[in-house]
Amino acid sequence: MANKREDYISWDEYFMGVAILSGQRSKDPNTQVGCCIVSQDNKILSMGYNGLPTGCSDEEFPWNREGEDPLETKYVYTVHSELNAILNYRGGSLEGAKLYVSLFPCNECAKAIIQSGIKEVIYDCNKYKGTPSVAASMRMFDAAGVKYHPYKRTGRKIEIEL
Ligand SMILES: O=c1ccn([C@H]2C[C@H](O)[C@@H](COP(=O)(O)O)O2)c(=O)[nH]1
Ligand SMILES: [Zn+2]
Repeated sequence: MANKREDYISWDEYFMGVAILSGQRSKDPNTQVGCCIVSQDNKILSMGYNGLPTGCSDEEFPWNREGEDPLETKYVYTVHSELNAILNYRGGSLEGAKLYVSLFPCNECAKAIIQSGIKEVIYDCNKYKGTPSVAASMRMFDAAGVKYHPYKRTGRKIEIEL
């Protein structure tokens, strides 16, 4: 009888891997963010990445970070990965779910995460740590009882030929 394969990926590697892969759909030239929402019994419920709302062309809307006119920057148009994942969910409730995301959630996403009933956030990068947005997210998560912790990278490399 053959032995069980032992080098399979862990749940955390699987869900953060799906989040990072989802982020590869993003057209943002600077920061690609991906998100994967998972039930308490480890079923994937939804995914998302940062992008423009439906009907807003990736070719016609700006991807600039800066500009004299805020209307010429991406910030006023982009839907964040976490919000997209929450809005993409076609089931009932996200109460008690876990959210894997490649970037620590901003304050607006934190509000949506809390209001949707998600109870745990596992994040990879936190490159905006120390900004008012991230500080506000942490304050709201703490007050609302949403747990958050960094994903522990394992160093495993997965090559996928597409
Ligand atoms: O909670 C978050 C925060 C940010 N994003 C997206 C929004 C933008 O498309 C990029 C950030 O761009 P920068 O050039 O790094 O400012 O990330 C998100 O999806 N979720
Ligand atoms: Zn956000």
